[in-house]
Amino acid sequence: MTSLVRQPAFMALQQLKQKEQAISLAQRFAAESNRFEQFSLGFGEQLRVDLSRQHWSVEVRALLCRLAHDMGLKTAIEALFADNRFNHTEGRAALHAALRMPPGAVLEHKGENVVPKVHAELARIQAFCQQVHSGDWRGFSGQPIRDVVNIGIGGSDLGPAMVVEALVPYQDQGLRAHFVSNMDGAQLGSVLAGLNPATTLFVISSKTFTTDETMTNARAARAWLLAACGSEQHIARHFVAVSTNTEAVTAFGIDEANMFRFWSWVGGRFSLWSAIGLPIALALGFERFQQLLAGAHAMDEHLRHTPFEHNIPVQLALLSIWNINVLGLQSEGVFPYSQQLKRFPAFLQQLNMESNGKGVNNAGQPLDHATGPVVWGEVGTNGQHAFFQLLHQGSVVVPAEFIGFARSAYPYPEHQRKLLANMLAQAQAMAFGKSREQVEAELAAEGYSTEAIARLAPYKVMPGNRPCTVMLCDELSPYNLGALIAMYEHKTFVQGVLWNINSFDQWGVELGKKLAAKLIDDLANGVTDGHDSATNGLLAQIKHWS
Ligand SMILES: O=P(O)(O)OC[C@H]1O[C@](O)(CO)[C@@H](O)[C@@H]1O
Repeated sequence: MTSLVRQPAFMALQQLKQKEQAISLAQRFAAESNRFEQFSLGFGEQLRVDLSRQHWSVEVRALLCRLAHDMGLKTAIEALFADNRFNHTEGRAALHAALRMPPGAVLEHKGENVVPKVHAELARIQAFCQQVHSGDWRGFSGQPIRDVVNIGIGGSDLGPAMVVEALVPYQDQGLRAHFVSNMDGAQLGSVLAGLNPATTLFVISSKTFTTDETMTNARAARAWLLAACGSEQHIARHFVAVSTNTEAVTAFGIDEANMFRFWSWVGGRFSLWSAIGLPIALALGFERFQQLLAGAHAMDEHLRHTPFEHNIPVQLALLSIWNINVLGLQSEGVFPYSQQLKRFPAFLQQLNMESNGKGVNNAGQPLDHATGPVVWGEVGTNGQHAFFQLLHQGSVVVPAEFIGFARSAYPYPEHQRKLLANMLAQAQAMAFGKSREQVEAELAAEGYSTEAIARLAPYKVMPGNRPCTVMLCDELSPYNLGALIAMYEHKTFVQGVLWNINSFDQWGVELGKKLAAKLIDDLANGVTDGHDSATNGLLAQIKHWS
């Protein structure tokens, strides 16, 4: 596959760069009265994505779509819904779309339709939820379960944790969900401190069931439970596992009957739709989990059947390619104007940065272009009072994505109006700023002297012309959230296709794990040599202070 940067459409885009940059967003809006209609995309009656405040034109968009065609995107999208070898460095397929397909659908992997397997596991999850919700599933003292603690990390934590928090208003099953991921015992300790062992269920979530953070936390949780119940025989009522590794699950002491399965063709960061979503189904009810899956499936269909020009994930990915590879903007800020989406930026960081933070192409050759951007963010309006200063006047231009919801589940109409107004205002300020003339006129109207105006004006000018996208949903429902997450999954996938990289492996995280294993031994044995001098020095300092 010829590199993106050597494609004729890409070269044509580079030729356009100067011309496009010379036109400000304000000028574009002045010249194009239908710019919003031209550059905003709809997904059913639920979602509108406004891409009008980006530094692009119809000509740029057409070239980006041509680039996508030339890079084989159509074929790659079809392959996402069929047996594929996208994750060739791990010898695995990427079939997460099968997890949200309806019962009658077919997706064959190695000659077997995987959809019935998916639904068989969903049925087990449903039955388990029913037992827990009805109170039939009881702990060692005969009491029903009240708290569920998911122990997992990365893809076995971020997705479920984000969804459960995002859908708090739907948590009506009488269960409280908690998430423990960190190797820092402070997290496990603070969660356990508020719990009653007799009414607590642990879900040990790990695709591999070897991840050190998860196993360390799981062993500590097991000891905590055992100290309270006094007998191994009660463990089965308090521990279930979600994994692909039956052997390791049973070796840990969890009965196979209490294990929920998923498969090697589900990447960790794409796994919340599988049994990894068990805490979601427990906290929100199985039907809400199904609605989440339905929303994601609808976005799958949108990706598959919508022409590139109107295809939301495709357009988001192409726009990021334009921003990153042509305009040189290597960071993306995500700002949900929803407290419920507090964990969404962290979820997107794993999804996009673990997928697309790559340095070699699918042939193992060093890349001759940039790949994944630095993804970061915070909920609005909090971010406004922290780092938005840099977005508006700093020397780094960060394309921003604002996510908002027309309706709130909470009975505070004034808050909701002000929240949305702030989101719209930030997008306006980023795109259109405030000119020197406007600043001077304002200061004059406030009675400042000519000298003071000249002195203060430069500080108050807002350059504007900074790109941003607004995603507006009607409400934060399970269905819409499913669609929104799948939209970002597909954006990530499409970027990877155009960059010709493997978005489904993560070899870059391995070295640190190996080095840590040696250092864990050294810390246990008080060893302070055998490493580089900085590490040796720090080991000695730790020994001194421990
Ligand atoms: O589910 P597991 O196997 O415990 O892995 C957790 C996470 O660790 C990673 O492998 C990275 O270390 C992620 O890709 C994954 O989501």
